[in-house]
Amino acid sequence: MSWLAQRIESFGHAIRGVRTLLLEEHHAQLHLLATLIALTAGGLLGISRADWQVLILTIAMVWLAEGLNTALEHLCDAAVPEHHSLIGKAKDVAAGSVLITAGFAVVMGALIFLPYIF
Ligand SMILES: Nc1ncnc2c1ncn2[C@@H]1O[C@H](COP(=O)(O)OP(=O)(O)OP(=O)(O)O)[C@@H](O)[C@H]1O
Repeated sequence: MSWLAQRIESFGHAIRGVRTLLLEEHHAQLHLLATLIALTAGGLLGISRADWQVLILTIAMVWLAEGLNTALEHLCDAAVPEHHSLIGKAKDVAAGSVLITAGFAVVMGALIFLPYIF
């Protein structure tokens, strides 16, 4: 297989990962809704270029956390299907990082949007 064909195939795997995330993970669907709301609000309120940069970076951080959390959940389930306290801890910490990232994203959204509204 040529170098280009390999890159295209790898890209296809990544797209399949995004599809899996969006179709199978309910939290990812909530993130998608929040992403669409934030992008629409940014457009309607005409936020500055700097605010767009921060907003997009913040959204990307949440997707990064959710994607890694989902990947880790699958890895845990495949590696140790039975109940194990360390698997529980690993999943809890990964889910906690999504919660923290999403929480800061809400704060960031408030800091960006509220000055345009009030
Ligand atoms: N194999 C396991 N051993 C110990 N505890 C586990 C195990 N699997 C899950 N848990 C506990 O159950 C919680 C929920 O795990 P689960 O894999 O169902 O994820 P979830 O929070 O339901 O996420 P999602 O909604 O994305 O599936 C974990 O955070 C962990 O505390």
